[in-house]
Amino acid sequence: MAAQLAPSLSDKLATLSDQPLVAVLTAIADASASIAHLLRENSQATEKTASTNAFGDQQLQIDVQADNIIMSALENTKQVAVASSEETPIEKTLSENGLYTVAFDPLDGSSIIGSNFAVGSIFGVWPGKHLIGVSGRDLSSSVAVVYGPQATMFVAASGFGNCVQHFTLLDNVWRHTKHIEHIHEGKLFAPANLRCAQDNLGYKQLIEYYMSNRYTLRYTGGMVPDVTQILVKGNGIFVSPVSVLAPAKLRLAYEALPMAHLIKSAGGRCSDGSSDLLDLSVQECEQRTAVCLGSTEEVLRFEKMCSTTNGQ
Ligand SMILES: O=P(O)(O)OC[C@H]1O[C@](O)(COP(=O)(O)O)[C@@H](O)[C@@H]1O
Repeated sequence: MAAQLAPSLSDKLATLSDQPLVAVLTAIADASASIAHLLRENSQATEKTASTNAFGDQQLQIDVQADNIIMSALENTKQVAVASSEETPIEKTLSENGLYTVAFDPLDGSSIIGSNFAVGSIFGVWPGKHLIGVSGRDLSSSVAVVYGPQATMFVAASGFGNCVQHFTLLDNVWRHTKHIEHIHEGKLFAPANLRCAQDNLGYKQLIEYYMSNRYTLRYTGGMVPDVTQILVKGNGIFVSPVSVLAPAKLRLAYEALPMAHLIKSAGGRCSDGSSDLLDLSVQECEQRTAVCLGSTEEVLRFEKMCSTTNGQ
């Protein structure tokens, strides 16, 4: 059956009974399609702006534009009580009567977009009107969008069961392309925060283990393509440990929890080095964490060899 005839996202969402969640996921998909076009059409997308976000990162035009596109799409649903993002790291009230809270990274990969590498957007959807206090276990849905040679989207939602639905943007319609429910053992590895191998001996030994056992290095520096490749290939490990000299980079609410929920929904495992990442609860919007996502054996190997967690 030609890809064009494949079911669309709205066909798949029509199988969900939770209409407010369907409205939120539809808004996320529409906003992401707009961002995909913006990246292709807007030559200034990667230009730096004069402003920095609360994390001290210099904001690119596309960071701010993507944040605005998503915030207004979520607001228009009237189903989102609170939204929070890497560019707006506060609990921003959108609709008093909204039923959901959405945390997102509008454009992940601002350090590699200038090199025209694939980048992405990350979304976590929680029931309720608060981000502070929720854990990964409370997630109703998580979405990752890759802006690469093609625009692709990965969706895990409580109504879809234990799997991840994969879509490709074709003729401005998100078409269903894959149903992912297994992550097998394999030798693909993506080592983030590598500078921490200098003072984290466990990480140094883990990298040496991968090399001496002929693992395949596949790393871009963008969390979204580096993690979603594990879903597409059906195997692999993404690691981002921490150390005194190289503290955690990845944000718990905007990056780690939604990506962990996707990997777990597809049968994988997730950890912060000692415990299941999904058990972590958000204490503050800007909280960061060590991250390990992938196949079960590889996550257990990371925990055994590299168990330094947040705060060491
Ligand atoms: O350069 P490092 O230390 O390997 O870290 C790369 C990580 O930092 C990030 O670029 C942080 O994301 P932002 O681009 O949103 O700041 C992740 O996408 C990536 O996994």
